[in-house]
Amino acid sequence: MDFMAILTSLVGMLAVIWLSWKVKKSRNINATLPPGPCGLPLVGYLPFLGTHLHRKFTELGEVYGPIYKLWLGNKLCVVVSSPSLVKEVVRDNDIVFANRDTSIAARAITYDANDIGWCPYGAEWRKLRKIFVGKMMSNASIDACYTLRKREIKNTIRDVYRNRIGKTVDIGELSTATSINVVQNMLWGASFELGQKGTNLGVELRKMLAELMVLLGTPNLSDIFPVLSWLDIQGIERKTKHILSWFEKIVYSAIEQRTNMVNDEQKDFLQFLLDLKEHEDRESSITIIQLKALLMDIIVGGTDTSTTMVEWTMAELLQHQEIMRKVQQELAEVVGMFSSVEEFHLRRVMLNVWAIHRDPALWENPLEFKPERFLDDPEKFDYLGNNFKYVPFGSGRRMCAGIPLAERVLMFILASLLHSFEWKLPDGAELNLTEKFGIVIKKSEPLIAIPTPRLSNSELYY
Ligand code: HEM
Repeated sequence: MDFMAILTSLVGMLAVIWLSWKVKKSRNINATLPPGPCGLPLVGYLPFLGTHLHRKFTELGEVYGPIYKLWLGNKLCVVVSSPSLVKEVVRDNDIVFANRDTSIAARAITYDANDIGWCPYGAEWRKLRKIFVGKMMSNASIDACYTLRKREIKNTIRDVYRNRIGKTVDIGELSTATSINVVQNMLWGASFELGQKGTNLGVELRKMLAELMVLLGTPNLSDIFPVLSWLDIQGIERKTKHILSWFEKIVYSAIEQRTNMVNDEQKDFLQFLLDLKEHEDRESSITIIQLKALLMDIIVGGTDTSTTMVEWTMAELLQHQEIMRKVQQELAEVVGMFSSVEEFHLRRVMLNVWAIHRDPALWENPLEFKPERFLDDPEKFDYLGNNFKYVPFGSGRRMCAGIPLAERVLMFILASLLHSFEWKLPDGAELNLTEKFGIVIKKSEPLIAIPTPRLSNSELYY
């Protein structure tokens, strides 16, 4: 027993010494680095991060300035939080910074970075992005599926009208369900029987996506200490792969049904990608892995982002009834009723957009919900990555590839909810506008509100 205890302690000590040596070696960088907090040996600043990374990074920016470094284990992170530095990163040195630090979870869900979001910058990424932005996200292609979006949003409005008037509604859930249906329709059409018989694919997909977003946003020890990655201590890799295998079944089922179709006149994204798979020209042909990874990008990139924005906007509008009324009034009128360092640091650079968007030196009363600030100065409302004070979709080579779809789905859901119903909080309920950290910064509590019809003609709800 004693011998076993001594042996275990010895092995443990040797492991710690070896790990410390590895970390020390990897931190030997002959480059001028910006200032930053010291942290502890081995783990660096990791124990002090807390759960709200975006807030911690902003606090550190106030102490160390708009560019600082910190060590997370043996990973060097450089955080920048001023528009001019964002411009240096994403515009002036865009090629140097055009790679993302791909986490283990991101690798697992994207077939080892075979998608657009995590694919290393180079010919394959260029090809995928060209297909996606140039073809799938073209105005013509997005316009062509307008009826699908319209039908799904109509379904949501009808469901609220029929079943939820005067009752509580979880706004995040409502918009997620709507956007998942819209995306599914665009991907493979509504006519497909996917998933197990008797199960609601939308509900399952929503559950899987919610889990995936948590996994993608959770700091993973395996990423910070790659030598320990084989242990998968938090089980993040295992759980992500489980979600991927569920998703695989759905995609295979969709591809199978599509291949068996006599009439392949379908003009949805799946058919478009299947055609590219068969394409003889290498310049525009894609592999089955890339096809699946692209579908994953659309599902992951295209749902939680837009619906989180719907939920936050609705929460602010409920808090500021006068602005809610202005929006609804407008709807009534129009509708009718983001120093040189070494190259290997660079892709770790983090743009603290959260801090920039809240910097009082850049924005008047930044925390005040004042949407009209964007009306006075159209330059301020440029969200296409040209104004480095305001980069909600990022900027430069790797900026969001789905803006055209995001613009439409987000606006369509929000405007339909606001135009069709009056919204109020349940009696005695207090609005909680606090956030929780993740790959997308969501509300810490779901937004629950009660609708009452607003339109005079009940037929408009059907
Ligand atoms: C309100 C909605 C959305 C927001 C706020 C948003 C935001 C972002 C941001 C901040 C990035 C990283 C940009 C950078 O690193 O500079 C990004 C990348 C990306 N987004 Fe979005 N996004 C939204 C909707 C969508 C939609 C609807 C899709 C797809 C249908 C999509 C697909 C992508 C893809 C594929 C990338 C990776 C681009 C690349 O690495 O080349 N996003 N998005």
